[in-house]
Amino acid sequence: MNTKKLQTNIQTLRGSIAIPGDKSISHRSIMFGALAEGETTVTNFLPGADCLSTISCFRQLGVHIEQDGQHVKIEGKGFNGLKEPESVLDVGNSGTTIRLMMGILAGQDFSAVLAGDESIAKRPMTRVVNPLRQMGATIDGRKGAEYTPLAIRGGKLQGFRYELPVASAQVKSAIILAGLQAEGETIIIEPEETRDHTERMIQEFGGKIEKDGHTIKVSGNQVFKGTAIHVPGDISSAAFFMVAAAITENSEVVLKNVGLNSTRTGIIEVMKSMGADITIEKKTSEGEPAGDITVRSSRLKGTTISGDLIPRLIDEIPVIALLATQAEGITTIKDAAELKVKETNRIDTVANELSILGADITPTADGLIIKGRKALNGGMVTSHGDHRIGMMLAVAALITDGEVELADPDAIDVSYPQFFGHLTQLIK
Ligand SMILES: O=C(O)C1=C[C@@H](OP(=O)(O)O)[C@@H](O)[C@H](O)C1
Ligand SMILES: C=C(OP(=O)(O)O)C(=O)O
Repeated sequence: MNTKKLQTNIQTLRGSIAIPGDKSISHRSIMFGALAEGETTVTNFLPGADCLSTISCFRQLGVHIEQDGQHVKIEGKGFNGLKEPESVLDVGNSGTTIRLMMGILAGQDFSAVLAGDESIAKRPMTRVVNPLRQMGATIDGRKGAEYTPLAIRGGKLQGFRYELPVASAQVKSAIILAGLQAEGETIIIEPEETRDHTERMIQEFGGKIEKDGHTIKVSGNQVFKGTAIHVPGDISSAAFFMVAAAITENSEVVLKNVGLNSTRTGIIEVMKSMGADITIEKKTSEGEPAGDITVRSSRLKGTTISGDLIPRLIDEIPVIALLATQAEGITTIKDAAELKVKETNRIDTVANELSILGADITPTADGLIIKGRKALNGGMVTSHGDHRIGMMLAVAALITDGEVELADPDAIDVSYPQFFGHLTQLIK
């Protein structure tokens, strides 16, 4: 396996980075572009491996897509223009791709098989399969369709009312995408608010969706019109440099054009409550809100992270755990059992890898307990094939006393291919 010697013993980070496009919004721009009629152009698209998997799935469904780095042009086919794929749709490492594709394929009158890598094969799918079956789709797979490969035969769907058992934007979005192809109205109730990029994008494509508190209503038989989408920077990617600036000395980092949708900004609230020096300059824009985030070296204290905050920072928890190792006192993260079903079991991988570097961190059934402040040491660590674990460890290495070698650093390409280049650019 490939390994990489990480840059360690770094005093200071300074400078400014244009954060690459948001992964969640990039996936959705391709999906809605394909389902709309006419041309859609996407700028600041994230050319990470996950979003490229979404593009290749739609090409297999007969959609013409031109992609050149961050620019994408999609010739939309409408809901009725997709064709049966000739081979297995490969979602790679991407949970968002497989779960949202299921919602789309549920309404299509043909058969398709979806599969991905080893990590995808371990992630739960009945959370999407069950509601789609209730709507009328036929789905089969290993262990009652809990695991890939999944075979789906779409058909006539019926709108329904569904209370989500887990707070998941992927499950919500899959049902919305099926609801857009169903007879009548689909009503979805979320236990907690999750990222609302699907809902916003429906409106950008000229469609209708209603939201009242945690209740979402959507009807079938809508026609979407191709449009121009500009993807803001991904706050989940910015998070690594926010933490890096806070835990190093004499640092000041400006992260440009970062998405500030309030369903995603939990990390800003948590860092501020821990005492981090953060300033936000909002930019007025149509569509998704965005702005520049400046973070400086900070004196930090522990905190508790739980409840409805969790879905608003779920992917940032690995790097927040690192931040907590540098905060005075105890940080408790709870209500975050969803971490166990990400690319890896992130409760275990975060606790194991940070322990190797000398952190005082204990995994619990639904989170982590971290005691700070603890100086970190060098060691041999691994991403476990999980991009967010790899980037968190590269940020941890900045403050270790001793060498850190990271196994499987290439996993980072899933969401942030320019990560190491940007890190090197900031190191002074
Ligand atoms: O809808 C999305 O784009 C995502 C939703 C979240 O997953 P869940 O829906 O499983 O919580 C998140 O962890 C993932 O990175 C992206
Ligand atoms: C969980 C993630 O993505 P996905 O579910 O799309 O694989 C992530 O990016 O951290």
